[in-house]
Amino acid sequence: METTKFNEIELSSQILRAVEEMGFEEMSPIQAKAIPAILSGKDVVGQAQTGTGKTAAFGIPLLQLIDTKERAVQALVLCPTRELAIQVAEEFRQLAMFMHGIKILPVYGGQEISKQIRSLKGGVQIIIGTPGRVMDHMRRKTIRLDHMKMVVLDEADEMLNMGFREDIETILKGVPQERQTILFSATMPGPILEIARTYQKNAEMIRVVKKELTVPKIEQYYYEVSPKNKEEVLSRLLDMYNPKLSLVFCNTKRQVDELTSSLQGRGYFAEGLHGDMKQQQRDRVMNSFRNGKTEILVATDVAARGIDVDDVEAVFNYDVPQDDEYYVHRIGRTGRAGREGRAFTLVVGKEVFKLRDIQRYCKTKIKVQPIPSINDVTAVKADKILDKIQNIIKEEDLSKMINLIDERINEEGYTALDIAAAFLKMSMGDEGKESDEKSLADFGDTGAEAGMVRLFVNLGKKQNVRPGDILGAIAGETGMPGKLIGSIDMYDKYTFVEVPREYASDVIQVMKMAKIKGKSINIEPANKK
Ligand SMILES: Nc1ncnc2c1ncn2[C@@H]1O[C@H](COP(=O)(O)OP(=O)(O)OP(=O)(O)O)[C@@H](O)[C@H]1O
Ligand SMILES: [Mg+2]
Repeated sequence: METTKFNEIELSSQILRAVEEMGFEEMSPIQAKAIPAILSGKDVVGQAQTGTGKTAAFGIPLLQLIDTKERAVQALVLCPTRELAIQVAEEFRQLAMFMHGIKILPVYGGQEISKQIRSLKGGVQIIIGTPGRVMDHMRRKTIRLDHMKMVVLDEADEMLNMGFREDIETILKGVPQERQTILFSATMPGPILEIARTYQKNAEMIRVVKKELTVPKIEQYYYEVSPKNKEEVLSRLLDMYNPKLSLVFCNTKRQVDELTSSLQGRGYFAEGLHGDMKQQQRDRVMNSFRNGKTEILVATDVAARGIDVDDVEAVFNYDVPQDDEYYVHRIGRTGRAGREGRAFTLVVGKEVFKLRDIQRYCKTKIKVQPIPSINDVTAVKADKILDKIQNIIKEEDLSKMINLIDERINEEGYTALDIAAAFLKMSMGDEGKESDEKSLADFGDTGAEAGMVRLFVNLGKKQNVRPGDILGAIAGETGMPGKLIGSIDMYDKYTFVEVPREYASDVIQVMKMAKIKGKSINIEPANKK
């Protein structure tokens, strides 16, 4: 394949040094084509697959064209979300790390405006912002556009769709006519190009599009699920593939909140991200995801476009996206810059037709897969641990350990195989859990309320126990707020309690060790009865 080095194009030594520092060896195809075109002063429409370096494709020529001696705003990059504006500004700052006298400022809603105004007064040449906040500054005259030479719409199709169009129009009207207008996105639906024509002059169309819109290195699968099983299926896939970082997309903010708390309840490091959250909280979550503390980001489409986080190894469509384009952008959060990735979509009933449309639009095959059983998940987990153990056996001196185990075997009369199996179970964190999990998994139909699990409380012969005693014990032992515990029914012989699904395993585990009125009790899934 033909490749171009950055030094084959007339770029300043500062930019060449920065690019090298950032570890870019050669240009991506969109960069090789778009950088010279933008440098020559042309309007450009750039389309290339997700994660192929479009940011630098417009960032490098923009930086090169800035007059650093001039303090006025010369370039404006518009992004659809705050997180993306922050990220693009960060990439610009890296590309400009060796340039002197250049100021780049992200400007977005939810951030203190007075602080932004102070920074703007310091003389900024490149503004990277969301349309709403940029317009706000235009009205306040804290951003002046009369020296503007270049405007970029990153995620152009999203920026020009109905929701943003008016804002964009207002902004572009304020910018001098002789400007350069540049549009980039991984998707460019036809109608958008029509609109683009009104804003651009003789634009050069640069399309590095392969036969499919999605990245070939992303393996794409879907699972046919029933609504009540979605959460369980997601958990199994997470356990089975164990991605370093995952992004889970939901269609509504409410679903994001609900799923985040159930995943947290199941012990995952998950956080939610959506537009109703305070900016400070959004920033905290994004940072925590970027530095790997949060392993699973559950988000609305606010995180679908442009977001670039290393190590996102899997993307889950918990809900099938409503627009074809969104499928492309969502799954494009993995498999970036030549890496591999996996995309999983959960499909309920007729949504399978929607998925067929998506496949036709993307020209990709999304393969159906059977839902992994608990046994599959266990087998995969065990395999991983056994591989590690194999290494230890090969590479380390185990004689002391062997002696210790030998002593036990002689004393207790069990075999080395028994010990190995127990160790395996322990390292999988599955002690005693397996059977409960299994029954919880195919639960749901025993009359419990949505999201709740019905448990059987085995009281033996303790006739003097009252409902309040049981509730108190459960709340006390698990730390679960009492109000989360659902109905408690005491019949002649049987007693049942309903608890939120995510607490069920905990309740069962913890109550094995707890006592009520001095005697131990036992709680188990009700469908065993
Ligand atoms: N020439 C290059 N060589 C190696 N890595 C690069 C190169 N150019 C960009 N990258 C890196 O590739 C990653 C993806 O780049 P970028 O975010 O610009 O993709 P994009 O095409 O804008 O994707 P999206 O459509 O999702 O917005 C970034 O981490 C970026 O630093
Ligand atoms: Mg991008």
